[in-house]
Amino acid sequence: MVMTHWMRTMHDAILIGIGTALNDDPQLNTRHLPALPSGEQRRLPRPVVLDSKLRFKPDCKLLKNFREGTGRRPWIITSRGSFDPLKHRELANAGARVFITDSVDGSLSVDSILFTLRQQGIRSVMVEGGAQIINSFLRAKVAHSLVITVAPTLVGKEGVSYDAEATKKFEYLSTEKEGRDTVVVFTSAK
Ligand SMILES: NC(=O)C1=CN([C@@H]2O[C@H](COP(=O)(O)OP(=O)(O)OC[C@H]3O[C@@H](n4cnc5c(N)ncnc54)[C@H](O)[C@@H]3O)[C@@H](O)[C@H]2O)C=CC1
Ligand SMILES: Nc1nc(O)c(N)c(N[C@@H]2O[C@H](COP(=O)(O)O)[C@@H](O)[C@H]2O)n1
Repeated sequence: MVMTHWMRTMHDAILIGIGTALNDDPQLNTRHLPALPSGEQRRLPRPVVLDSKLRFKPDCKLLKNFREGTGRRPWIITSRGSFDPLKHRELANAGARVFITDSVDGSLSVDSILFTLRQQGIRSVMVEGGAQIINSFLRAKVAHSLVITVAPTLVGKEGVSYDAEATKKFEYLSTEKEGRDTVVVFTSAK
């Protein structure tokens, strides 16, 4: 988890799906890292949640941290097709900034998401999960590297499965042990 927090400091935005936001209520900050001297701040990434139907909770930790001044304003990306003005107002009042993009077959278009983020000055994105979001980004072939942490936990069908075709462009780079976990890195060959 500490390595994940280091990786967060290296990106402009950390992106998750609404499944992860609702199940885990994550904070997407760098709180596990050692404090810097004399109150200096680490680079805090922008939290971004893909939420086609605006199911994000106004009382979640991301919004609480923002209201209390300890986190950046979360951005929610939602679908033009199922946009609900009431839910939008509720989330905006709670502190979220909502962006509307196109959908393809019921999922937000990865190209539209990246275009929206780039327009806002975001140059690097860490896609943290969950399984559906990771699969969408792999299928869209937009990732430059793939970092897989293998923890000694048996999760069965809950693990991330993926299309072999979607990962063809990756080449193996390295394997490192981090405590009980093993971190395997692949980079884009093209
Ligand atoms: N161990 C780890 O490192 C991590 C584990 N997780 C786990 O993953 C689980 C959640 O995973 P999932 O259920 O797969 O949900 P998810 O977090 O991947 O979100 C999927 C939802 O996002 C929305 N969505 C909008 N645009 C989409 C697009 N282009 N592609 C796919 N979905 C899109 C849809 O409503 C979809 O149901 C959580 O229980 C969490 O614990 C999540 C992050 C990291
Ligand atoms: N244990 C663990 N190790 C990793 O390397 C991970 N990427 C995760 N994943 C997710 O981290 C989220 C929690 O984030 P916060 O610490 O609250 O910011 C949560 O979504 C985990 O599933 N976990």
